[in-house]
Amino acid sequence: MRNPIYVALDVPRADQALELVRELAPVVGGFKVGSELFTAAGPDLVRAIRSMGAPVFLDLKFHDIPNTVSRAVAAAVHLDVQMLTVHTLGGLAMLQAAEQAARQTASETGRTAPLVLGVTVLTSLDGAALAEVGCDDHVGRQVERLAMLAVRAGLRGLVCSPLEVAGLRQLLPPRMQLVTPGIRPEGSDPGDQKRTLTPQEALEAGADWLVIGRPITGAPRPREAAERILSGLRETSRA
Ligand SMILES: O=c1ccn([C@@H]2O[C@H](COP(=O)(O)O)[C@@H](O)[C@H]2O)c(=O)[nH]1
Repeated sequence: MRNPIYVALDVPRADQALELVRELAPVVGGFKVGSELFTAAGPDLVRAIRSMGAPVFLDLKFHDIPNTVSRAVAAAVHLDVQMLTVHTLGGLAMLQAAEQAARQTASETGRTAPLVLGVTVLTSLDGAALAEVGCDDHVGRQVERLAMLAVRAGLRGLVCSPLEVAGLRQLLPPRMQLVTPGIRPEGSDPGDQKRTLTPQEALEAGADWLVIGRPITGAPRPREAAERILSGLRETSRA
């Protein structure tokens, strides 16, 4: 079984992040660098993780005019990241510009183009929160609508909650990779996440990659927590 776990390195300092990478690299599939860590430690931290041989998911959720987003994506390709995020709410032209910048910059630099993931509806939102910002309060419908926009734009992946994965699999072309945060092992604290499933449930529903932060990084022994999750996944995949 391919290791589907990306650990969210939501820590404030580079030394803490690199310590987690050293400890967890043998038991997870890659590492996600988000706004907190990137703002604190910047591109050097991404380069340091890549130099340790680990895949990086740069989760900065670009949402801006097409020109700005395409330039940000090109900069991310130069960092040699394997996945990055853009908000689908940025619109069709922005999504197309992001995908094109990823492919073009990768071909100019001789790299593999990173997977540009369209973030649909954040896993911290429920129907009521969507209505507050003027969107369809039916989460599944809103996710599907944004997912189809991402397909039209030529994207090859999406971020959604594990609850939407099974429905999206019926709808989307097989090329679309589904990346799911909102993963909570049985009994763990949901925190600010509203739409969650366990790691096993998410994989069974058809998720390709699981983003897991606090259930691993907030555990007293992060490596043991990651190993427990992975062995649960292996048992399910053998069953
Ligand atoms: O819809 C989304 C998009 C991104 N995230 C990010 O994933 C991790 C989840 O961390 P946990 O500690 O496991 O909750 C975090 O970095 C978010 O920024 C998300 O949760 N939902």
